[in-house]
Amino acid sequence: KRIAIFASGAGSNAKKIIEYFTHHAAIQVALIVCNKPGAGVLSVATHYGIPTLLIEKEQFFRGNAYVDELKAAHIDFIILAGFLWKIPSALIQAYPNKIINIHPALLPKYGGKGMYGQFVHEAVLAARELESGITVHLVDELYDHGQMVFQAQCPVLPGDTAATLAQRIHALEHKHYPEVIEQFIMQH
Ligand SMILES: N[C@@H]1O[C@H](COP(=O)(O)O)[C@@H](O)[C@H]1O
Repeated sequence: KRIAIFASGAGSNAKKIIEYFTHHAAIQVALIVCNKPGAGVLSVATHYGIPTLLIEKEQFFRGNAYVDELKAAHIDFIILAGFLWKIPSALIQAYPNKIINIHPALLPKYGGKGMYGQFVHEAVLAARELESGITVHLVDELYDHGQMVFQAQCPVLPGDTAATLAQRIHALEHKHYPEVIEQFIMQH
């Protein structure tokens, strides 16, 4: 099975996913799709020799949503890892139940439009939550909304800042996301 990773940022999750599947018998990271020129994930892709596709807003939202390009690359599953654009229905229809996302909080709380990166952790801290975590879910037409696939928790510690909480969440993502992707794909 060939997967495409969609990312807009540093690409620390993409790096872990690429490393995890490097010698995998059945699953291969075949493409990195990015909507931000200069994003760190593009250097990660170059480092591991993974082809990249830099996408434009016009074609993504008002064109074919790059479905033709993904099908031409024989992509079977789409993995969102810090991708900040909403997924258009054309892409969801082309990949039914084959698109998953990771969110750095325990959905359904602290999700939705504008809830990404440090904003999520600031909201968790402001609400004085004692725990936070990660959520992997199927992607549907709404932000951070689809059927849940996996969750893992971690404590929010006294004195935590958005940065220290983000670090703990990243560690949880890097530990679990590659294995969750593997189980999800092997079951489908
Ligand atoms: N959706 C969120 O965006 C962040 C991306 O980080 P990276 O993988 O680019 O380092 C991750 O925390 C992920 O949960």
